[in-house]
Amino acid sequence: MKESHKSDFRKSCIKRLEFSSRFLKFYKDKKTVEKLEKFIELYNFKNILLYIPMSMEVDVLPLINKLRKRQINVFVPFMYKDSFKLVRYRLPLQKKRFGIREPNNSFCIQPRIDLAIVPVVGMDKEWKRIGFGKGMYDRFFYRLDYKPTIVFTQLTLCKANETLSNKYDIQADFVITN
Ligand SMILES: Nc1nc2c(c(=O)[nH]1)N(C=O)[C@@H](CNc1ccc(C(=O)N[C@@H](CCC(=O)O)C(=O)O)cc1)CN2
Ligand SMILES: Nc1ncnc2c1ncn2[C@@H]1O[C@H](COP(=O)(O)OP(=O)(O)OP(=O)(O)O)[C@@H](O)[C@H]1O
Repeated sequence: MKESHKSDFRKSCIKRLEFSSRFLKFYKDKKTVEKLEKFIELYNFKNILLYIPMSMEVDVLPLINKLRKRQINVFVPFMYKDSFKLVRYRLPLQKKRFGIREPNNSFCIQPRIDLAIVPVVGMDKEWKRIGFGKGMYDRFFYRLDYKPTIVFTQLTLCKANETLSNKYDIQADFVITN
């Protein structure tokens, strides 16, 4: 029952985000990125997990470039088996599974991040993440032996007023949208 609710909600969020990404995308990206940047400055985060955006996600590439100029370490997911590991953001990017772009593999030890900025498809009543349904972010955080600050970001707030999440789903400390 709950799982089918969750997948219906996921589908409706994806539709909304696809629609939303067709109008004023540039403006929404800019506003959200400004907020993310202020938040990072305020708390002085130095090691940040970001992501290489898909079209319906907030375009954080300008933010990544700014942070790198300020000596802030930016990492992005590098899909590995049922989850991902962290690699430093660097060019070139290669198109991988699900059309996601990633830097080349890196064999450095896994860094300790203090902030994770996570794209979401939706959120439920408890501010828990609904993603594309592969559980990759869930597994990544479950396997970490510390807890970084977690910020969810999306182009248009898509929040359910009921509980749809299960025990693995990650929860936001902050939500930044526009
Ligand atoms: N930018 C970004 N990177 C990420 C994620 C993400 O959500 N966003 N991930 C989060 O786990 C991981 C990749 N996992 C993913 C799992 C499934 C789909 C997926 O089902 N994609 C749809 C297409 C979406 C679209 O319409 O563009 C598909 O393939 O049908 C995407 C990413 C790691 N990197
Ligand atoms: N830590 C974990 N260990 C084992 N299975 C897990 C773990 N986290 C999530 N899963 C499983 O992964 C599957 C997908 O999870 P879920 O539907 O919550 O994905 P999602 O959060 O929407 O997507 P994603 O994290 O990929 O963007 C579920 O069957 C869930 O039980």
